[in-house]
Amino acid sequence: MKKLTFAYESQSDLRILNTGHGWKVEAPQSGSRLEGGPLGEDIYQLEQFHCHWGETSAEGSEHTVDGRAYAGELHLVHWNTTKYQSFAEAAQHPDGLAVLGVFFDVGNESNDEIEKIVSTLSEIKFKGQFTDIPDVIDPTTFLPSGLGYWTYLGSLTTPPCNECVIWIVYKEPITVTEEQLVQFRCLSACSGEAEEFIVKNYRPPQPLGNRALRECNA
Ligand SMILES: COc1ccc(C[C@@]2(O)NC(=S)NC2=O)c(OC)c1
Ligand SMILES: [Zn+2]
Repeated sequence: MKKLTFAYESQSDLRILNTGHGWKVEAPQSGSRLEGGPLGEDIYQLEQFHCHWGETSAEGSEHTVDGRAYAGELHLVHWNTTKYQSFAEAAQHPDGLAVLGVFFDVGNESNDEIEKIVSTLSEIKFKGQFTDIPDVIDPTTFLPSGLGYWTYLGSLTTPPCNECVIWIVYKEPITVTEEQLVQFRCLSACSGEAEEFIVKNYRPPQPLGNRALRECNA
């Protein structure tokens, strides 16, 4: 495969919302480009990023590596702007979306970029609430230093589970603290006063079946 290349803008005042299933940052970036690697000749543009986690740090990722789960997984969602006119249209095609998956390992060092997300969560405790992230966010800073990855053709991980995702899962995790994950788990799935914490929002991996899994050791 050709080398995977990416270019992102740094943006402030990005909107973060509580979807009821977790937090999501809306980051449509017409100036961003993800291309190469398994993406053929097409250019993909960043649309949003969100995260999955578990009740304890022994689980939480949506992919496992030789059966091992990580404490969480960040999804940087891109859509094919070469072939399609909108994100919604792209999500109807096998080469419509490209999602970068980044595993979370728990360590003692707080992740400064994730902390910019955590610092807003008290303002979006309930489903439907949203706020703007005052800090400047550069999506590049969410990526691990080692850029080796696995890639395969897969799907969205929640219904409607469209088979429209070219998955690119980085082999090297990034580090977050247990406290940062504890803050994720304090989000409520409800819009009212009732508190039903979103303690886990990862979906179990499905059999690979006859899909080809490729890797790149950047
Ligand atoms: C176009 O409709 C959808 C529907 C759901 C999701 C969310 C998700 O299912 N997909 C991934 S990736 N992780 C998830 O939790 C989505 O994200 C791009 C797009
Ligand atoms: Zn996801």
